[in-house]
Amino acid sequence: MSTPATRALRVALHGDTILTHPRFNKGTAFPAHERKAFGLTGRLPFRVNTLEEQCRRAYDQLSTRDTPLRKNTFLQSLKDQNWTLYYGLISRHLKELIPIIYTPTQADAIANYSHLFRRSEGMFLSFPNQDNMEEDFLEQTRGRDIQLFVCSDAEAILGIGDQGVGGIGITVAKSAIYTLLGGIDPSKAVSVTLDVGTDNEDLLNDDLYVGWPNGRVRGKAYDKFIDKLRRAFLQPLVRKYHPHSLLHFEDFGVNNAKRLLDYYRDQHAVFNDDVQGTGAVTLSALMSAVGVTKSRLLDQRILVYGAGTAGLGITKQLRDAIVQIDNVSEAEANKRFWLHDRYGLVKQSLGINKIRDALQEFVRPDDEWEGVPTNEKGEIGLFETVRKIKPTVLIGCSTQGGAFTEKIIREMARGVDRPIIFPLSNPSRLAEVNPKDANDWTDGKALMASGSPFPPCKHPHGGKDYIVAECNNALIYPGLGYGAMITQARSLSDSMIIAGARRLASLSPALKDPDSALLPDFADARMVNTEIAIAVAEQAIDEGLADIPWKRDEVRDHVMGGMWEPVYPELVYDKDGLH
Ligand SMILES: NC(=O)c1ccc[n+]([C@@H]2O[C@H](COP(=O)([O-])OP(=O)(O)OC[C@H]3O[C@@H](n4cnc5c(N)ncnc54)[C@H](O)[C@@H]3O)[C@@H](O)[C@H]2O)c1
Ligand SMILES: O=C(O)C[C@H](O)C(=O)O
Ligand SMILES: [Mg+2]
Repeated sequence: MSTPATRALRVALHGDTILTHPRFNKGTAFPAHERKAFGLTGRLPFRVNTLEEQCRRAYDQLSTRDTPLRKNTFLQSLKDQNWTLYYGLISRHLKELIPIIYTPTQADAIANYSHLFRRSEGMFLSFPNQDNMEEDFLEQTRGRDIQLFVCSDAEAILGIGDQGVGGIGITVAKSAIYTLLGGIDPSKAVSVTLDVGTDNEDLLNDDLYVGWPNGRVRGKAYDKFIDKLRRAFLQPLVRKYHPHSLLHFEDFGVNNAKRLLDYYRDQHAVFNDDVQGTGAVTLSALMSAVGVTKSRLLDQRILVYGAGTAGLGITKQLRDAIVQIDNVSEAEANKRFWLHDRYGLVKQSLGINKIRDALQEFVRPDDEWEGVPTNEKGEIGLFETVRKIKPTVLIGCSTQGGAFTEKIIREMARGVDRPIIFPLSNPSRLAEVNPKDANDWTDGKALMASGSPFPPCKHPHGGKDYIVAECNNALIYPGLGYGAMITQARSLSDSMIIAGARRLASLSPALKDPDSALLPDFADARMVNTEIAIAVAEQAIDEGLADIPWKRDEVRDHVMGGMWEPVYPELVYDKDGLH
């Protein structure tokens, strides 16, 4: 791989066709000789701008948009016009603009997809067109070197549920983050949405809805569709033409996320962000927090509220790390976890009908709960569990905004000196507790990390503000994915993920100063993901999963040298070139 800055691109487009092609368009930054070669001299105003000047102008235009959603729409249009300018602008204002193109604002853009629609981006594999799936796939990928597929069926978008075809919005946002933070060349990434209908009544009743207006396909018909996808897409096409690509699954429903991951894991480099990315970033934040409390992972009593895709992914990742780092058996490590779902504590007497198979190893025995008050259905509420087990760690991934009430947080703070509290549900309004409140209710003692960005908290007794770490999988997945891609890894193993999480934890500001944030700032996210990619690539080589001719001590050079950057490449007209 080489960066655009170092290699001229040969392009077969001319006139308007190059000006409307977001990959090659430079707008007013086309230099005079390229204007001449591509027939643009009379199509552009005289003055040639630098990318820096274009970014300044675009930032001024953006600033006139008065709501986050309007800014999001503006940036989407900019991306449709000129990738280099889009990524160049966001890179220059990373911390300010990531929340606009990603969580929380992208949730609103997704929910309003059909109304904001201007121009399509990505690949739509729709249930009614399934017989044409192979051709639809080839149309967009033929002859291309694809390194990344980001794929969603939109059943569980962020915490806002089934969003039908609007789910394309999460795959393009995740892809853009791969480019910004992981250096993936955007021309080598494809966002895919599987439109299998929706059960979202608002969408179904909306005559402007642009997806397939049908109830969500489930059961055998869904499995058949996925099977077709597998036969048409993964086996002959992806493996044949893009054998080293990474297949990233995002925001599938709880019943499909883990199943798909397990199914594909041995066949290709696959990654489920909600399970593995979330597990990894939460592990890093927790490693950092136990560094502050000077304890071990094994010493924690961990309460996970919301035992869905993310909740179980986090639990297993933390459990596996305890086994690996503190050297105990899985059964021993499992005892450190208490899971809650909509039916309260996950305990034996709920019966197997309520508890998903995947949760079985974390079911708590009934005799532990004798004498603890229950509701009329025999369920144990969050407050009762907190009072009984005195958790050191409380993690929220329930989509229930405000579920960590004052009473619950104060009870937790009574049982432990430095409560570790991670409200991870997105977007911001679904956070289980506003970190500012948790800070006040714990007298500034809580160690916190949240799924979406929140402002720093004032210390109740003066002193330094507490920076709430953003514990979002975007802080780690671009590096995990890029580390796998650059080494052409045959799979993305658990040890590669743990290596990435450990590297992330080692970069935490709290390591040096216990009053600082538990994770690095998003302003540094590109550097952080580069380091993560290096750790992952080294681990892939150590494990024998890499398929590259170079050695471990060359990893850093390859990782850094292979990263795409938003810089205009030199363009040369060639009738047989790219188009
Ligand atoms: N910070 C991150 O990086 C990150 C990553 C992934 C997911 N998330 C967030 O986590 C949330 C969950 O995502 P998911 O993909 O796991 O969704 P999911 O639907 O698979 O899981 C949500 C779980 O919460 C449970 N739940 C619902 N109401 C509850 C209640 N009152 N009490 C306890 N549990 C309840 C549901 O039954 C379900 O099991 C979302 O808001 C998502 O944005 C954050
Ligand atoms: O998309 C995010 O912001 C993180 C995560 O994947 C989620 O589903 O919330
Ligand atoms: Mg997600």
